[in-house]
Amino acid sequence: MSLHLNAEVGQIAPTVLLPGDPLRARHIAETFFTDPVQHNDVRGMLGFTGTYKGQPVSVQGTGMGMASAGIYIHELINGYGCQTLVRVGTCGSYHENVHVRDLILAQAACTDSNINNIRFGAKNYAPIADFGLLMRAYQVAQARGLRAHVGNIMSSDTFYQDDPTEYKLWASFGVLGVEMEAAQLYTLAAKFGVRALTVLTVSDHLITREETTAEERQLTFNGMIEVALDAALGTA
Ligand SMILES: O=P(O)(O)O[C@H]1O[C@H](CO)[C@@H](O)[C@H]1O
Ligand SMILES: O=c1cc[nH]c(=O)[nH]1
Repeated sequence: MSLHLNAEVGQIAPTVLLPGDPLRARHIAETFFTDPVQHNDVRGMLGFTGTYKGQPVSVQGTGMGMASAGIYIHELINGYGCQTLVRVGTCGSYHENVHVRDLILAQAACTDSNINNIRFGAKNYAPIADFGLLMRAYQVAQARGLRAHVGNIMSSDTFYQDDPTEYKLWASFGVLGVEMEAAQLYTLAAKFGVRALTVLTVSDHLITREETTAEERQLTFNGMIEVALDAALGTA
């Protein structure tokens, strides 16, 4: 047990998928896991453990934003010994050629968050993905014929920006899209010596304004989940 997770030690698998949405966690468990058991219900932040292609695996909702996700990531690593953490999330696209429903494999994550400023002061840390996980995820996506972009993303503390054109600066430096957790996942994974990757599905587009529904975000981004599971567990 830890402060925000009421699973017993040993009940959570070494490999964990991390969606922001706890209902996406339930969808993943019900759709992809064999014999899923709910391991957490504290604050409604659902978590489940089962097997996928015979391998033990868990999924744990993290909530939205780095302050929330950091709590679950910290407790999964330090309270339960989790070693491989793969975020499966949604994002907004910054580029014309990164379309709604495409995948982004986040090689690195910029951030506007103050959390790493608290850690590093005036110096900037570059949060990056585990290379082995990233390479495998790209290979799995290619084999499945999915459109997957590999590159830099923005992890923001805010969903609604005061300046709606701010994304253009980041886009001009090659940043592909925006979400709200990866920079913290990568930083904590590095701090505690575990592996991490973020796999995203583009749910909306900052240029075209195209967007998906809440139901679609929760229930239908299954390509991303299969890429994450096969990359994390080596089951492709
Ligand atoms: O779909 P999830 O995983 O929640 O990810 C994205 O969606 C939320 C905002 O709607 C933020 O958590 C952002 O990172
Ligand atoms: O954080 C997010 C997630 C999806 N779409 C966005 O624009 N931002």
